[in-house]
This record gives sequence, structure tokens and C-alpha cells, in this order.
Amino acid sequence: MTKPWILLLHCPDRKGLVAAIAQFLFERGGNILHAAQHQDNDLNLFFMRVEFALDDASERASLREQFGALAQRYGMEWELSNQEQLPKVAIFVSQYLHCLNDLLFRHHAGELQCEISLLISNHEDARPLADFYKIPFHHVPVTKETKLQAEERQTTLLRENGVELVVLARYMQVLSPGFCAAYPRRIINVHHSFLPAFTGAKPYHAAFARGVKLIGSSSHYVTEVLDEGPIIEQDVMRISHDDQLGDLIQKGRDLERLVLSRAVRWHLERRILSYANKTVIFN
Ligand SMILES: Nc1nc2c(c(=O)[nH]1)N[C@@H](CN(C=O)c1ccc(C(=O)N[C@@H](CCC(=O)O)C(=O)O)cc1)CN2
Repeated sequence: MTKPWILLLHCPDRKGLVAAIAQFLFERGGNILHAAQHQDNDLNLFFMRVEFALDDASERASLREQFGALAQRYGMEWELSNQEQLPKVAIFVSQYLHCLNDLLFRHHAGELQCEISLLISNHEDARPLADFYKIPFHHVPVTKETKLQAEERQTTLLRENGVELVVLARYMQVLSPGFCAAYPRRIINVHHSFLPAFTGAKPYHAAFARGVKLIGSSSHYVTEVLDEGPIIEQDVMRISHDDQLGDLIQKGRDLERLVLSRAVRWHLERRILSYANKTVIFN
């Protein structure tokens, strides 16, 4: 039994789309295992995620080409994945290791179906974790003066390893527009606030100063505009006047781990459709 295919698509909404997609798969011996759809009525857009089994080798070989013809007819943006190759992932981290540690254990436990090909950090703190999990670790120091050279080193490592997804697990450096453009909707960051509140480097400090009663965390695709990429997942937690800054940071860490791991898993399971700086999450 081969692994199921996953079809993700969006296109201008019109009658007959579900029938056309189901008929296309039926005619080729496909068996739909799960299907979900969504309409954005403001933008008149249709979204769909279909998981299906297709065992015939010749149909599998020509599937993309044949679906391309259907997609052109309906103006679809689409992707077909058959999960036979584990996606290669790089994790970037600075000095706070709680999100990295969570992702590495979840991967070890089989929750994240990917290959973590390398860790990159501008500090040495994460090296013991990388060694424990036997993952190649690259220390690439970053200063204001050396930022571009550091990114050249980072992107060379990513290319050499065939990385398809970059995860910023509390990586505290702003990526250049060129870096972001090289990995569109393939860099996931966790921001430690309930966006769009408290963007920037120290959101817990800003939240504590503001006297908030809820703290939050947000995972999002990274774009060149800081903390403004399409939001993937968010969560919040109550705090009170008894909580000091350290309590916010400590309580927030649980939210960061949850929110980032959900975003990474949903991306790997091809459950995220991104459009107009928003996301549709099929989970
Ligand atoms: N192009 C983007 N790069 C990054 C994003 C993003 O959305 N777009 N998210 C950040 C993560 N982040 C908050 O979640 C964040 C990290 C760092 C900074 C910052 O001002 N960094 C300073 C250096 C700070 C230091 O050296 O300790 C800087 O880069 O000059 C703001 C927000 C990750 N990158």
C-alpha cells in the first residue's frame, strides 16, 4: 500500500469544483480518504484539501501532468505531494532552547514526519542538544557588520542539504528580504506575543509594562516585514497582577512550544493553505 497523496488547491469559486476534482480522481482509480473545503466569500475563493489513495503506477507517474490540465481550466493554484520523501527541515535557534528542545523530542517521538537535517545558531548554547540527538550543528555568529556574510553561510548550508522548510525556534535575528524571498511560505517563526500586539524583540517586556491580563504566542510564515507574515496558529493564557515579568516569560514558554509545534506539524502534513496574508488550516 503506497502512502496517500495530498492535494492542496485554491481557485476562483464556482459551481462544480468538488465534482470535477472527485471525477478526475475517480476516473484514474483514486480513492478519496479525506476531503475538506472552504470558501472565502469576500474574495470569491475556493479552497480544498484532498487525501486520496492511488496505487496504479502509471496513473501515479502521469498524475501531476494530468491534474495540471484540469487546474489550468479552473485557474487553480495547487500542489500535489505523495509523502514518499521525508521533507528536509533546518531549525534556527539563538539562546532560548525550549522550543528547539520540544521540536527535537517531538521528532524523536515520531510526531513530526520530516528529516531534521541541521541546526544553525548564532550562539553555541544549542550544541549539546544537537549532539544528543546526533543532528549536525553549525555555529554561524551574526553581528550587524557580518549579517550578510552570515546569511550567505546559512543559505549555502540550506542549499547543500536540500532543505525545504526552515523553522525559527526563537531565532533572534531579522532575516533579510533576500533570504525570505528564497523561501516563500517555507520559513515558520514563533513570535512570543498574540500578534498583532507587541511585535519586535521583547514582547513580554512590553506586555508586562502594558498590564495585560492575557499573554499569547503566534506562529507565522516569515516575510520581510517583521512579524507580519500569515499567521498559522495562536494561543493565549491568563495572567494576573501577581505575575511578574519572569512569570510571563515562564508561562509564555508553554504557549510558544505548543504554537510552534502545531504550525510545523500542520505544514509537514500539508494542512496549511496561505493566501492574501492569511491561512486556511485543514486540521
Ligand atoms: N524577516 C523576518 N525575520 C524574522 C522574523 C520575521 O517575521 N521576519 N521574525 C523574527 C523573530 N522575532 C520575533 O519573534 C524577532 C527576532 C529578533 C528581532 C530583533 O530586533 N533582532 C535584532 C538583534 C537582536 C539580538 O542580537 O539579540 C536584529 O536582528 O537586529 C526582532 C524580532 C526572526 N526573524
